[in-house]
Amino acid sequence: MHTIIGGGPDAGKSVSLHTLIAGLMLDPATQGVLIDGKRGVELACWEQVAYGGIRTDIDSATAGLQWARDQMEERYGYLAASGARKITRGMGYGVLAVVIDELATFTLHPEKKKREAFLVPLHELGARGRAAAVRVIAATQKPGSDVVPTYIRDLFDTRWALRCTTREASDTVLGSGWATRGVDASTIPLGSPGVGYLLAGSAGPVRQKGFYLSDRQLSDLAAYAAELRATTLTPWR
Ligand SMILES: Nc1ncnc2c1ncn2[C@@H]1O[C@H](COP(=O)(O)OP(=O)(O)OP(=O)(O)O)[C@@H](O)[C@H]1O
Repeated sequence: MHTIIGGGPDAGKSVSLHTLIAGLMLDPATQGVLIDGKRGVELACWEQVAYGGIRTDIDSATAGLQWARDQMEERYGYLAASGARKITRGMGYGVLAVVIDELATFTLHPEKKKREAFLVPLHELGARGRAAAVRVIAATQKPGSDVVPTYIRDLFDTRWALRCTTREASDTVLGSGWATRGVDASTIPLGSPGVGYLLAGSAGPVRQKGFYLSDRQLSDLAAYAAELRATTLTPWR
C-alpha cells in the first residue's frame, strides 16, 4: 500500500504522517528514507532512525530515493532467485518506508533536471515497490496535477483527505466522483485537525479522526525507536 495524505493548511497532515512513521519505525526491521519538504522542521525528531538522516534538499532527497530503488532491486533479485512472488516476513527483509512531507517542494522544484531526477526513482518505487515491501507515503497541501504529476498520484492506493479548501481538491485526493456521492473533505469544519476521509481497499472512504501525538510523545517514541535499533539484531545489520 502506498499512501497519499492531502489537505489544506493546518488540516493535520504532518501529525498524521508522524503517526504512520511511528507505527513503521517502532519495528526495528523497518528501514526508512525520510524526506522533509518543510526544511526539516517537521520530521527532525526521526533523524536518528532515518537512513542518511532527514533529507531536506532535492539532491539528498533524490539520493535517498535512488538508494531505496537499489534496495528494491536487490529484493527483486532475491525473489527471482528464490522463486517467491513477494517479500514476506521471515525472508530477512523489513518494510522499506519512503516518507515525504510536502511533496510539492520537490515536484515544483525550479530546476527541471533535478525535478525529473527526483520523479524517476519515486515513480519506480511506487510502480514496482509493493512486492518488495516498499511503502511510499507522501503528504501535500496541493495534490492537483499541476503540482503532483498524475502518473505519480495514481500510484497511491490509500488516500487520506483531511480538510480540503475546495470540493475539487477533495476529489483530487480521493479520486474523482466521491464529492458528488457526498464524500467531500471540504465540508469538514475549520478547526478540526486530523479529521478526514480515509480510502483504503475496496470499501468506500471512512470518516475518521487521526490519532494525535504531541511533540513530547513523538520525541519519546523516536528515542525508543532508536534504542530498539541499537539493541535489536535486524536482518540488515
Ligand atoms: N489528530 C489531531 N488531533 C488534534 N490536533 C491535531 C491533530 N492533528 C493536528 N493537530 C494540530 O493541528 C495543527 C496543525 O497540524 P499539522 O501541522 O499536522 O497540519 P498540516 O496540515 O501539516 O499544516 P501545514 O500544511 O499548514 O503545515 C497543529 O497545531 C497540531 O497540533
